[in-house]
Amino acid sequence: MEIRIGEGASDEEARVIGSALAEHTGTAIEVYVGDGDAPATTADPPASDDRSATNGAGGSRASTTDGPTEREELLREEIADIEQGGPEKYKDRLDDQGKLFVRDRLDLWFDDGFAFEDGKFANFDSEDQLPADGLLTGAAEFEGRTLHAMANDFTVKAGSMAGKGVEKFLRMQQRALKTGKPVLYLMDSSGGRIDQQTGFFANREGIGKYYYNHSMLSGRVPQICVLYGPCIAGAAYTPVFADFTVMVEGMSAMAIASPRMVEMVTGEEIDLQELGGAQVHAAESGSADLVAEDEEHARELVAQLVTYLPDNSDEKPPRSDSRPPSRSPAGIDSVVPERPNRGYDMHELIDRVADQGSVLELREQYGPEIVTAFSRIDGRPVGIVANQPAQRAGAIFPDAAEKAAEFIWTCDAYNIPLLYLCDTPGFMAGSGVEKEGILEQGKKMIYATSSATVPKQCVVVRKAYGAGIYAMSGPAYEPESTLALPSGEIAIMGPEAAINAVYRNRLDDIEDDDERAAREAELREEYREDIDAHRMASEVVIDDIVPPSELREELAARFEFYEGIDKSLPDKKHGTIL
Ligand SMILES: CCC(=O)SCCNC(=O)CCNC(=O)[C@H](O)C(C)(C)COP(=O)(O)OP(=O)(O)OC[C@H]1O[C@@H](n2cnc3c(N)ncnc32)[C@H](O)[C@@H]1OP(=O)(O)O
Repeated sequence: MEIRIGEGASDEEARVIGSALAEHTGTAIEVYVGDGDAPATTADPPASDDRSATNGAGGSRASTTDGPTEREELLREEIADIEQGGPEKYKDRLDDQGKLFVRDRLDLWFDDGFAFEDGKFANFDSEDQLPADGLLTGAAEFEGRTLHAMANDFTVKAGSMAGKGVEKFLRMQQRALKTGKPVLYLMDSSGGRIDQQTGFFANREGIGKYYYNHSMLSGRVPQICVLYGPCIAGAAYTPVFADFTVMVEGMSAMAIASPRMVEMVTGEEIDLQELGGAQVHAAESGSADLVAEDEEHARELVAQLVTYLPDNSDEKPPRSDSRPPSRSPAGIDSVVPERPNRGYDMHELIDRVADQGSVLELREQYGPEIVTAFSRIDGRPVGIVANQPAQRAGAIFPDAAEKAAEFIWTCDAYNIPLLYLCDTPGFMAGSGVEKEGILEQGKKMIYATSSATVPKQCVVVRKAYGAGIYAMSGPAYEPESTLALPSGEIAIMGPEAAINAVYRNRLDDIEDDDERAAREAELREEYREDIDAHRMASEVVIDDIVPPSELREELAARFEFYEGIDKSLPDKKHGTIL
């Protein structure tokens, strides 16, 4: 390198400047003075052995090497120790139970563990031998997305959570609020650490803050929870606060209290699976959205789940390539029976409308008379709410109404448009469902439908009786369209019930049985003419009657057209319905 210094500089000054620059830059320097043609001096960089001399500021310079220093090697050993987790005997127990050690689980999820980890050295200085405080947090790449993730280490005091672990969990949640990225919770925890409760149980920044943060994140970023073992007490709320919960059959369990505690309090002797295993929460409490066969299957389910979800509530859900449905749309009309009371499986219709392989049903066993499923139509994620005539004749029971309300609410939060496929005799009637709160739960479904601002399409597949048409986003619920198949009917109630309600006395006055039956049939037929799709279209109650084989194309076009539509709600703090 050449440099030129001012006229009048002495050779000694040129030499000092040259050698300082040569040492600093590591290259040879030719120093010219004034306009001179020949260099006044040439300075070579010091040989690498000499470079520990002094730097420009007079301080000492560390010797450099391309290999790891002792200091780094020591750090790596410390990290390797921490990554061993808790005592070997607990790892052997995991093996016996067919469960993965937490860091092997992270490798399964993210190829090579976290992209980066926070708080790995938690408890490093403590005598307690509780590596990372039994709770791992970090950031990860998953299926082409980046997200926050945590995982309990069951080898450390049964994954119980105390001071440092709680702090790590809270930090991760708070960071997710800033980054707007989804959060994945891989839970395997006996709850709060009972023998170290000071400092995390009731503090402002203690375990109670988890659920405050879950509430703040709810509807902002998707929260997905997978359960790998017991999740007791304080640990059991994370799965229920999450938007989506996956349980592994025979392995996961969640309960507000452990079997030991239950026995102490109530005298009931029960094992963990019976108390809160996957079947309990999938079929009876409704807290599990998906049930996996094993750890790998749980990952596969979440991999599918994220394909429908945006990173946060400001973003659109990701669009995929369009795929033809798995079954021909030409068969739709033949799926729907002529007689309104005949059962059929609504999945047969969904498979003819949705892109092949795109349907993921949530809470399948709970309230099965309504199907709630993510799917794609022409590559666009869509949430399907469909009555299921194969279950309880498609009548809406309280548990199904509550399930549908939460699904609609979740789709709306994450900008996923809604498709309602309506074939219901309405909400179930009777003393049993009154006691179970049919009005309360039905209200929630109607409220969720009313306040969802994503594009909504309602298709009256066959019957839409009673308040069923309200819950299923009928014309009064501001859907972008209400369509019907030719088999569709909309009525205040079904023909049998209506004729029974209005004509019972007059029919009873007819003494001849045949004559009475014929008159009753005639009245029903007249009634049905008044409620059928053509009458509804003629009165412009509905927007159109669609040839069944064109339903998929029609829906694709309508969802495309209404994408991003602005449907603001009245200005208020929030509704009072929960
Ligand atoms: C916020 C409020 C809360 O969350 S209060 C916490 C309520 N949680 C509980 O009552 C659960 C207590 N634990 C249990 O019932 C069992 O450990 C469960 C979770 C069923 C697991 O049983 P199992 O797989 O047989 O493990 P284990 O009992 O042998 O435990 C292994 C070691 O971990 C310890 N441990 C367990 N739970 C906690 C806990 N919550 N706090 C502190 N330590 C816990 C056990 O004492 C046991 O330790 P060690 O092997 O005896 O040294």
